[in-house]
Amino acid sequence: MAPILRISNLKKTYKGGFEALKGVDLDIREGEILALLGPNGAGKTTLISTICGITVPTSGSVTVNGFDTLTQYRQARAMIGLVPQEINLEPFEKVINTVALTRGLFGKRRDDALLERILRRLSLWDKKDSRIRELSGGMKRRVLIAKALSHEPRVLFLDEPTAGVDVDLRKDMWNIVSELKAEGVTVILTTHYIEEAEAISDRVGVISEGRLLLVEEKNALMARMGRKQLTIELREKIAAVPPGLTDLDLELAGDGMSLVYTYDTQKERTGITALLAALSREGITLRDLSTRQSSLEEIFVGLVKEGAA
Ligand SMILES: Nc1ncnc2c1ncn2[C@@H]1O[C@H](COP(=O)(O)OP(=O)(O)OP(=O)(O)O)[C@@H](O)[C@H]1O
Repeated sequence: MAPILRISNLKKTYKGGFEALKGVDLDIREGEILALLGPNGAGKTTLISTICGITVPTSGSVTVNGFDTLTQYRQARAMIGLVPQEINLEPFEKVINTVALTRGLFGKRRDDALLERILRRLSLWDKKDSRIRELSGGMKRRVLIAKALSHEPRVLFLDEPTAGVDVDLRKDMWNIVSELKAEGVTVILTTHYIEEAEAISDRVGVISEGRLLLVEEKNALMARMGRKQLTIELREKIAAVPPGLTDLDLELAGDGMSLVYTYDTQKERTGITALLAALSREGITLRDLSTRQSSLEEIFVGLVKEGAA
C-alpha cells in the first residue's frame, strides 16, 4: 500500500543560513501513530510546519495521499489537521463558532452533527457556548484538537500535545489518539515525554540537529531498551577477561576490580547462571553483584549523542 505521507529529502534553511532540516526521508503508513522525539531545537516543529505548508521547504518534497504539498496545496492541506504547540485562539469567540469557522475555512459544508460528535468526544459539548477566554488551559488544548478535526483530516499532526498538561488530561489525550487511530486516522506527534511515545506510538522517530537518526517500530526499540547490566565486583584484581569467558558480553571495569555483563531482558535466558558458573570454574571470587537497567531516556540520549558525533 502506498504511504499516506511521503517525505523525500526535505531540507529547510532559514533566512540567515540556519539549516533546520538537513534532508529528511520518511514514509508514513495510513493509520499508524508515529512519535517524533528529539531535543529542543532538533527541527520537529520545522518538519511539521513544512509538511503542513506553513513553512516553505528549501528543497525536497512532501506528498499527502499522493498530493504534493506545494503544487497541489489545497488537496494536500485538506487531508491534514494540525494541532499547533502555541494556543492561538480568538479569546472572545464561542467554542462552537471557533470550531465551525475552521471547518468553513476548509470549504466544507456545515455539519452540526459532526461538530457535536467532535465536541462530545473531547468533553467540550457542555462548554460549546462558553467563550474561549473562560476556558482552562487544558480545555483550550482540546479546542485546538476539535478545530484540527473539524474538516475530517486523514492525517493529524500534534505538536507537543501534552506539554504542560496534567496527568489526567495527558491520559485523556492518549485515549483520544487511540480512538482516532481506530477510525483510521494517521497521527504524527512530537513529544519530549518518552513515556508518551512508549504509551501510544506504533513507531518512534528520533530527530536531532535536523536529521532523522532513527525510525523504528516501538516494540523493537523497547526490546533494545530491555538491556540490563550486571556489575560483578571481584575480590581480587584481574588483568583481563579470562579466556574461558571471552565469548560473553563482558567488559573489565573499575581498574580490573569488576566485570560488567550486558544482557537482554527480553530473552528467555539471560545467561547469568552460566556466567556465574564460568566465573567459579575460572577460580574468580565475587564480592558483590548489582544490576541496572538502561532507561529509555539513556537510550535516547545515547542515540542523539551518537548522531551528533
Ligand atoms: N523562523 C525561523 N528562523 C530562523 N531559525 C529558526 C526559525 N524557526 C526555527 N528556527 C531554528 O531552527 C531550529 C529548529 O527549530 P524547531 O522549532 O523546529 O525545533 P523543535 O525540535 O521543534 O524544538 P522544541 O522541542 O524546542 O520545540 C532551532 O535552532 C530554531 O532556532
